[in-house]
Amino acid sequence: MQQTTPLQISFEDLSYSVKVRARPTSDDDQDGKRRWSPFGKSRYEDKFILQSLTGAFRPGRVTAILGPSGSGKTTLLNLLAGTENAGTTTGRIWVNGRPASGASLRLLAGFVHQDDVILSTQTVSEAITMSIILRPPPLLSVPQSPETIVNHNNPQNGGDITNDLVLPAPASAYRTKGAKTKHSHAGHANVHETARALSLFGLEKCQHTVVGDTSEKGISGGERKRTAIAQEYVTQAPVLFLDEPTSGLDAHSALMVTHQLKDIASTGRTVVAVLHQPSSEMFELIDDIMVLSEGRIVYLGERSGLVDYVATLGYPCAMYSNPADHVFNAVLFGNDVRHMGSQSDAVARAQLLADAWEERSEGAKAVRALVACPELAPIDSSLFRRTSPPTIQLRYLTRRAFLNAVRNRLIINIRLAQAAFFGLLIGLIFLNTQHRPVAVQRQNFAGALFFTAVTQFLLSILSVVNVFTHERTVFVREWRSGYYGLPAYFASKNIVELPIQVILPIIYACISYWLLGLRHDGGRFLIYTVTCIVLNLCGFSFGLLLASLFRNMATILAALPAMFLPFLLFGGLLVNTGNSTVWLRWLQWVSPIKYGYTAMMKNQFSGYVVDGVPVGDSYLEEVDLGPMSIGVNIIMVVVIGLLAWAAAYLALLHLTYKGRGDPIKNNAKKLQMELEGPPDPRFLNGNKEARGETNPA
Ligand SMILES: Nc1ncnc2c1ncn2[C@@H]1O[C@H](COP(=O)(O)OP(=O)(O)OP(=O)(O)O)[C@@H](O)[C@H]1O
Repeated sequence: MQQTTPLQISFEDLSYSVKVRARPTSDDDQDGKRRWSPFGKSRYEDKFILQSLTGAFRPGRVTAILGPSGSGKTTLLNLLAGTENAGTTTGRIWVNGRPASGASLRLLAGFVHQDDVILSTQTVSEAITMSIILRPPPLLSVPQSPETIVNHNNPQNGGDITNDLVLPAPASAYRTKGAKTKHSHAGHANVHETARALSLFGLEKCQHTVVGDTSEKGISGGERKRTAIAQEYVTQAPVLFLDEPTSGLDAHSALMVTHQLKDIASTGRTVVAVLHQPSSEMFELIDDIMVLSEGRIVYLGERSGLVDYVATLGYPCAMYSNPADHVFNAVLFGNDVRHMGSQSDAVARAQLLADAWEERSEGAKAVRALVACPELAPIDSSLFRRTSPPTIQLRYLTRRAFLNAVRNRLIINIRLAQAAFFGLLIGLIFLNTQHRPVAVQRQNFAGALFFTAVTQFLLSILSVVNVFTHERTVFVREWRSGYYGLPAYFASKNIVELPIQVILPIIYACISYWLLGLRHDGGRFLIYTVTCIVLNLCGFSFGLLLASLFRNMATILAALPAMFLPFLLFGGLLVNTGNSTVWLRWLQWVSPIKYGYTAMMKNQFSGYVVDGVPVGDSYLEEVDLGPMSIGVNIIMVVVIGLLAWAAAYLALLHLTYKGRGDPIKNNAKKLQMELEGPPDPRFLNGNKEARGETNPA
């Protein structure tokens, strides 16, 4: 890993609060419950999760954040990494003396979340390669001339493999004449980098195993965690935040991960990790420690100073005992591990310890001096997070979506079988309807065509929501981690899904049309097939919209009937729409089922003659399906589908922009310029004073 510019993250009086429902007061009923009133408003109060934190995380060091459950460790990390935005933040944050925020820090930092979200059908090796391709590390990302794209034998780097990384071809290289060679070299570099990360994180054994999820077992929890760390490691971000990177790992793996964090920090990077119960060996590898309790700092400083500090509070650490355990048991819980004490005891204890730290300790003074006199090295653009060009994102994501679909082959097979099954079912139920009496023909054709319109629309919705709901969380996490932009993701989903949405209705139409005995006419068969296709595509758009709007399948299934049943009721068969309740009649104009059904009915019945008697046109008048032609009805299905498709895109856009911490919303360019600018003048003076450069006069 390359050495990097040292970045010091400092914060002063950093507080974070959320609004929570107020606890009952004396105004409430005696039993503590508030009397319900239609005019009463819920009362909210501020809950402070972090209170007046002042501290700094130094470059080239591993800082561990320790503290009891609920002390605010994850919140602090999320706040600094720009992923916490539900509440109100006050205080100041700086990076190398430049004013910063969580949003701007996100441009510099990699973040390993507590819950690793990786696409379940990806293999470990693919997940790491994806990170290298889509978030190229500095050396890999600078656009180069084609000649310099590959330079394995560059004498300038002395053959050092770490300096010999191959640049992935910039977007233009994929299009130029020699694209194949450059692509293969770029691919070679990625393979090389992936192999290095796999070896470093002990993942070679499982590199070709899929990540898996709760429904399909893949790699183990520890391997998953190490894969998530490796994904961030390969980006070579100058700052790395990790939320419980060792939880769920065995002692050996946890120690291995801590060693790797130490190695990363040794390249000048700032590594901050929330750790739960570090072993003595892990503890020895940590450089700095922050202990939090009830959202306040109880200790922040060098690891070696922790034991001495708690001894000054009256808690000497016995020989051979683990200092981390000692701090938890003796200091934070007052030595009586069997008795947790009440919540107010814990709060009072935390207040005492935090006050002792802030008001009387030398350590807090040293921290304040560090905050006042920070590292001021310039922040240049090479340190910011990069993404690959949209063309490469699209190319990669399309390939991944295709592989994902292939690996979920069972789902595709079921969908294909379903199309054939329903085609066969409807065909056999209404077999050879054209030979039946006219009244039976009318009823059977109308029923079969209505069923066709409904199934084509509904099955498509269900298949999309099923697939996409699983991927939604992955998309949000990957988008936030800077892997790709929404346009590339949305386009790749459509490129892979659309052919399936065309093939399925063709299978259905080919089977059902001839079995049903609809009019023997190639043109009419084509119209029937096209109507099935557009209904499928329209269903696909509605499925995307539902999956983008709602977080999980349960919510979607609760919302689906509210949207679908009015479409069904006003689909043209169940209600004579021309004579329905006037103020509800508009529903027919937004029902894709109605347009699809009407197109198919007109296709079958206009000019339909049985035994020389024209029966079709009079029937169409009777059922009152409106004056629009077949073509206009098909276009209307397309228009509704396109509107739903655009709404799905906007819903995803809203999902990604949600929250104030998003760098894009806060204008990444502006944030970047602030960080690249000069340090806060107060630090310049502070540093001069510290160096004795000021004139006392
Ligand atoms: N949005 C929120 N609304 C209400 N309370 C919250 C919210 N976010 C966090 N909290 C509360 O803030 C406290 C700190 O949460 P946080 O997740 O930071 O703790 P933690 O130290 O990381 O705990 P653990 O070690 O168990 O993961 C908890 O009591 C939690 O319930």
